[in-house]
Amino acid sequence: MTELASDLYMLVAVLGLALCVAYCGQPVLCQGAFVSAGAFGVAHLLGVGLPLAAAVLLAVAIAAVLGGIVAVLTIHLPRAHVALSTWAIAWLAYTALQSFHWLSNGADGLSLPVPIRLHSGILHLSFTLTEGVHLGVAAVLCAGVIVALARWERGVAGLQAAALREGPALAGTLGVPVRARRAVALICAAALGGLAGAGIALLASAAAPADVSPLLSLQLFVAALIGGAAPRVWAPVAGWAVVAAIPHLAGSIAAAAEVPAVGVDGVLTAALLGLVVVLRGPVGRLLPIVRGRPRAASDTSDAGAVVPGTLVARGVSVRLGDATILDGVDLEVRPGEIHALVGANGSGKTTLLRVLSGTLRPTAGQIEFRDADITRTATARRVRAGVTRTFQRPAELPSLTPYRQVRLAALARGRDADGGWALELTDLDGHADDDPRSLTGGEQQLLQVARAAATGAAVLLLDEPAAGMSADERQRLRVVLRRLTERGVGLLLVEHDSSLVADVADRASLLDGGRVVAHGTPHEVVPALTGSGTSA
Ligand SMILES: Nc1ncnc2c1ncn2[C@@H]1O[C@H](COP(=O)(O)OP(=O)(O)OP(=O)(O)O)[C@@H](O)[C@H]1O
Repeated sequence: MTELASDLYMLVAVLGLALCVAYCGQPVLCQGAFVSAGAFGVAHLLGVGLPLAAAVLLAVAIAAVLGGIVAVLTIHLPRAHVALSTWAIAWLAYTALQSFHWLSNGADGLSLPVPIRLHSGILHLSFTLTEGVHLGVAAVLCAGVIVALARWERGVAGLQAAALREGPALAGTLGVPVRARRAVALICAAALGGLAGAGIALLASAAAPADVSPLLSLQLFVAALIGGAAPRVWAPVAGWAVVAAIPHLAGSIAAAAEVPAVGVDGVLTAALLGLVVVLRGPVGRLLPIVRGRPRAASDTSDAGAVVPGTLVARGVSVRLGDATILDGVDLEVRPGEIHALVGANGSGKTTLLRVLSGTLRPTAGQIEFRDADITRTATARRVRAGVTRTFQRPAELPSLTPYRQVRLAALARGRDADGGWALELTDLDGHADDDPRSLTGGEQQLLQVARAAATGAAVLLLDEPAAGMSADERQRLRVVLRRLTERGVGLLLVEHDSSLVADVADRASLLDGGRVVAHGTPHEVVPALTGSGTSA
């Protein structure tokens, strides 16, 4: 019974970690450190005479604060660096527990008072924490977290998590506050890790460093990673069922082979991690995508009405190392107009789009939108203000149907905004509930435009939207661009197809070596149309 209760407490830590690892795509490898914060926290707090409930709550709060600190240190890092730095934190925490006697009483660990009694004067309730009570509490905690996670997964937060997991760069351009969401996930994971640690320490009446070694962090990570390619709430439960069996298997193998069990435990965990990493991609592709529609929007009547705005770049320069990528670029995107940005490969078009959308800070110059300086405004806030971009290669969100993708983008306008109109605008309404991987390359480009439009942005920066499109799809794109401008949206169109530019653009700017060398109508500016070089 003790073992089952202990496994159920640890499942709470796994479910918490799944928020970061499986849902938000953050490879956090220090959940064992948060478990130890809960375990040693509750031992110390009971030791100084705090009542049980207060000791547990405070221990959980300590773990959550530690989670906040780890979040501040890691949320801005690329995934590989998050994995390495949190793994280092797991080792640091373990080393601290072993080195500082006052923290853990050395390798012996801390003993908790026995029996532990819960007493409530207000409820006139008093009972002893027996194994049976622990089993009940752990089961209720697991059930509560599973229900909460399932609700969260089905709701709009689950949509945002999918974007964080599958396209972090894309998430920002759809208005998802990437760092804030990652930080909240990490703090929740740490708090649940702390809760699990407190429960296990109370159950065992002890907290020892050996029980919270970095191997525990690795095992919790593997359990949370199982199913991470297409997370469902049952995946971490199944993951923990597999991982929890490892110590038993390791014990049997170690006894038969007469080798240390902890070594076999580590080897089996590493082997399972390798297997999960290799298989999660292919298995994830086999799993059906979720087609259910998140809570229906209450009001779809505005159909994404746009508040027009002009985007202006003034003297924008970008230097990366010794290279000057952009040099004093001036440009204006006006409401209801298509401004084509043309130029040879490497002339700086995508770099300018990155600066305008907020993913790259200019070295000099200013970006203004609706007369406000937005040069230092972060990407997600820029989207909510009314400026977003698409990517040269369609950035997929493979687990979200096209409807769920535009619904996600529409969250930039408010929780109840619905993006379904953007699928109609791009003639993709027939594919609303399809698997996005079944769309043609051209349809995926149109889906990018639909997503960007669904944010309600007044200025869309489109990076080669016709790339990979058939002649028919290019015709569809022309219609879509016209529909957007009729709504008052301003478009900056990066495009190599000069006939498309000639057909749809009102104005054009020619970039060469990072400088705007010509500006005017498409026929005045686009080399293929002028039949010569450039005209100013
Ligand atoms: N992070 C970077 N570090 C150094 N140089 C870079 C970086 N990103 C882009 N460049 C360089 O800046 C120049 C402009 O690149 P950019 O991608 O903006 O061009 P582009 O006009 O969009 O080209 P294409 O039409 O091929 O997409 C290129 O010479 C490129 O090699």
